Amino acid sequence: MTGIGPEVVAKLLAAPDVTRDADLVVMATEEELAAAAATARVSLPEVETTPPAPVGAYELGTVSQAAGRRALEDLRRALDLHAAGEIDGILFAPLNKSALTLAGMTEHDELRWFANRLGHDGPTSELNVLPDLTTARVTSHVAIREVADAITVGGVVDACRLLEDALRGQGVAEPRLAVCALNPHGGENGKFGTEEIDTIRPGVEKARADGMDVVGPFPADTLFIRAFAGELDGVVTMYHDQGQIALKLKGFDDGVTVQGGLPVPIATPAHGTAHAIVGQGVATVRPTVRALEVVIGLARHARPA
Ligand SMILES: NC(=O)C1=CN([C@@H]2O[C@H](COP(=O)(O)OP(=O)(O)OC[C@H]3O[C@@H](n4cnc5c(N)ncnc54)[C@H](O)[C@@H]3O)[C@@H](O)[C@H]2O)C=CC1
Ligand SMILES: NCC(=O)COP(=O)(O)O
Repeated sequence: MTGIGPEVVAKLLAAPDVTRDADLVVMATEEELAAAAATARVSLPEVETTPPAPVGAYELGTVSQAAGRRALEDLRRALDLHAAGEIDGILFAPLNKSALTLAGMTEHDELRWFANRLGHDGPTSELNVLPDLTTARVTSHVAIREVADAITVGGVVDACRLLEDALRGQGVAEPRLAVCALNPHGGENGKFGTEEIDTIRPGVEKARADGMDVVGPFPADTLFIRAFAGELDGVVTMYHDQGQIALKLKGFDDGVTVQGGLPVPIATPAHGTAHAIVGQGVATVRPTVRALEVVIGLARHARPA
């Protein structure tokens, strides 16, 4: 709620051809929607809204505790609506993790926050989805300084399994996966880094022993060339930007992030709150359109008609 979320949601709602496949409940007031529509320079159809919790005033484009509280309250209510069987999935507009933290989120990100609220202690990973390629992460919102220590054999196997399950859910019968190395040139046989030898390769071997079609580790700088050439359906990355730089360069406007591993279908555009362009009406809506399509697909898979 601190950024371009309201204006891209207004653009989404103004495109009935993309919203026709879902009954949407929008967590906003009529006034907020009207202001967002004015910014986005669109006319809104009639939409069902559910009024937000009162959290005090906040300014769009500014990180604040009130904006973070509003976002956390909306997410809590969305989970409650799902638990009550009133909705099948959640699409959230970009959230600002600094605002969420000011509002009391102790987890590193909303994925771990969702998992804790849902009592889910199984593996999770943000899944980044383009039309022909999905990635899962072994580490995500952690400092680069901590990444190498956070990579474990089990973490590699879990990311492979989550990715394989997600791709099956997208209709890929036999997902072809590959795993990125961490170090330059895969560590060059331990010359600069041994994570490939100690954890990543053993993780790939365990995943293969478990029946997955997975290869690696391969140096990440060229693995994505093979992936985008169509050799692969999914890539496991070792840290956030390893995959996101490749995916955002390839298809910023198609980028979707799924909260992978959770028992509730939840997706969001892969871009963030973009405070520098808030209020200008220039934010592209396509990633949010794609996120809606993806969450509809996840919800259909979770609860077929
Ligand atoms: N879906 C979500 O909840 C996401 C939230 N974030 C959060 O967003 C905040 C800001 O993150 P940043 O790394 O600065 O990334 P950002 O995506 O907000 O901004 C990066 C650049 O992309 C541009 N941009 C982003 N979305 C755009 C759109 N729809 N149309 C046109 N240009 C767009 C911005 O103007 C900026 O130049 C952080 O708090 C981060 O955690 C980041 C990614 C996803
Ligand atoms: N937890 C979802 C999320 O944060 C999406 O953005 P990213 O930081 O993972 O790229």
